[in-house]
Amino acid sequence: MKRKENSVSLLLKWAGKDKYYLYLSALCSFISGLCTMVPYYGIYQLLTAIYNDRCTREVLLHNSVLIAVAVFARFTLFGCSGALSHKGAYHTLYKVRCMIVDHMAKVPLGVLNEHNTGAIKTILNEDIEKLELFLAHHLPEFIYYMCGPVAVFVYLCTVNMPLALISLIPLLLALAVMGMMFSGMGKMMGAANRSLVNLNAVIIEYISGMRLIKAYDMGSSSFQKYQDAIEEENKNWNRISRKMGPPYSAYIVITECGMLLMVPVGGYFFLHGSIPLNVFLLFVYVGSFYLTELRPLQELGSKFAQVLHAVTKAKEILDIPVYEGGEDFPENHEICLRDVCFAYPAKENENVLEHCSLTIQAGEKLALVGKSGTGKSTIIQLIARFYDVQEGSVTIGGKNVKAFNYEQLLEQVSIVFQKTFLTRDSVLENIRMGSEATLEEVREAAKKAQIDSFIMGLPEGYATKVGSFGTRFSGGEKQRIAIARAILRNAPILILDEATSAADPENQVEIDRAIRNLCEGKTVIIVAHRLSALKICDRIAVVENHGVSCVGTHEEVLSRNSYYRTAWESYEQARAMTYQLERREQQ
Ligand SMILES: Nc1ncnc2c1ncn2[C@@H]1O[C@H](COP(=O)(O)OP(=O)(O)OP(=O)(O)O)[C@@H](O)[C@H]1O
Repeated sequence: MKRKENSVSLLLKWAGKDKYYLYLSALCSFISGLCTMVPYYGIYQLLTAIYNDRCTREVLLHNSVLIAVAVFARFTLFGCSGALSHKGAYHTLYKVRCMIVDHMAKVPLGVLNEHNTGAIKTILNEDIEKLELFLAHHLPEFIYYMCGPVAVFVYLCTVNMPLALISLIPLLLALAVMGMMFSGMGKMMGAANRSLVNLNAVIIEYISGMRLIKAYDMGSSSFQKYQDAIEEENKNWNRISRKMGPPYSAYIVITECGMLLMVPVGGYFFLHGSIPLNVFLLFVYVGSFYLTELRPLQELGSKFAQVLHAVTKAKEILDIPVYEGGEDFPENHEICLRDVCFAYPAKENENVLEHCSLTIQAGEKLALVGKSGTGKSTIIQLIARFYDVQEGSVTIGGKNVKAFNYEQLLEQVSIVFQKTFLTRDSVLENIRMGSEATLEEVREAAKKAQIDSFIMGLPEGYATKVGSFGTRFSGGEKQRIAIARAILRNAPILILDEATSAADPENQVEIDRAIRNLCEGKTVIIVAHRLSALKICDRIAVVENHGVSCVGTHEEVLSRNSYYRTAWESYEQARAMTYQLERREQQ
């Protein structure tokens, strides 16, 4: 119950000032619900007048007007309540979505990586949409459907207390049935929601991996995965329907059965002279049916469970702690990993790095080399504070990265990832990435990144929309756009997770030239997947056995580290072979 209260108050807190629309809507619903009672009151007054032989034209007119006004007020107020609740709900929805997206921008990337994309999409889309249903529909309807019967019951109590209490018996039975219906629902709802999240994840994987699926002719097997997810989701909702079906029908039948109680019991009271005819008729017609108004509450109850789940999920994201720490970024950019131990949250017991130490001098260009999976990308993620180390420290300019203002840290450390992501925007905006840079400044950066002439050759130059055209950019072109972004950003520390995919030689020459321009005057860490990238580096660090095993100049590492020696020899042999082939082709 506490959780339910907390979720509702949390939702109202998120609504901010818009909660006043919701309050107003609730007030309109409340008054509209009260109006439900007025026609019954009018009918009773008429019955009493008829019974006492005092039914004049004035009495008839008076009660008819009263009923007409009440019915009109009831529907008008219910309409107003709906309009206000929708306004409040859509504003709140907008705020919650912005809050989540804003929060996601501030939380460490690594923590977000631990959530699957499908789960985040479900929260932002389906779950938050449920909040709209709750605020715009369920909340006012709940008040409305509760108020009417409660008001009628109070009125019936003023007419005849014992009969009014007896009229509640079907409700008690219906509540018992409803209790049965909801027992164990939490678990079932949890499973149903998990299957929905899984279905979303499979759909995202299916769509984003479409090219791969076609290339490997995996259509049927990946469709099987999709079908399994749909079947699982279907099975869960069927299970819920099977559990809820019988008690739901029983609930409806019981609330409709008031007459079976009111006619004999009221008749008994009437025959024994305990109540007059008008009271008997009132209870037969009103006492028998007013509880049916509570029927929609059952449906609201089951939807409410989904809303609580949605609030919990939205809160889960909003509760991811953002990095705090207000210290300014230092002038000195020496980077130091000291005795670092680190394991990813998903594999807490498997240390990727163990007592790893490494120093990168300010202005130095250092390459990280090593076998695949040894932890090179992990090291750069720790420097950019995508994750926090479990032991030891990462410092820049002698200060722990945890002390810095996180946004400043991200501003000062530029990262060029292996895979370039282009947004559905113009090429200009894709290089600007939200900065105020002018077209000239963007072009200057693009020239250094060796991509300006290519962009100028596009149908609309820098204004060309990436969107569908984006898929036509080659890997090398995309990479040079990413380099132009980083050049424009001009951060003093540069991390380059070099692309593994080999570009064609011409493209590679341009990329190398672009990288050289990008690295000028900066502290650079390159995750070197190709040893040719070492040309621009001052020192090399070999990552193996959960740490950095050897650091030094190319010659030093070559003489001291066997992995590097073997890798270099293979690289030299491959180069010699390429050279020979090229010469043969020329001859
Ligand atoms: N988010 C993650 N959760 C759990 N384990 C991870 C995560 N990211 C990487 N790992 C694991 O950590 C280890 C180091 O990965 P990392 O990406 O740092 O290696 P790498 O040296 O950069 O590899 P490559 O050269 O292939 O890019 C690997 O065993 C990898 O499977």
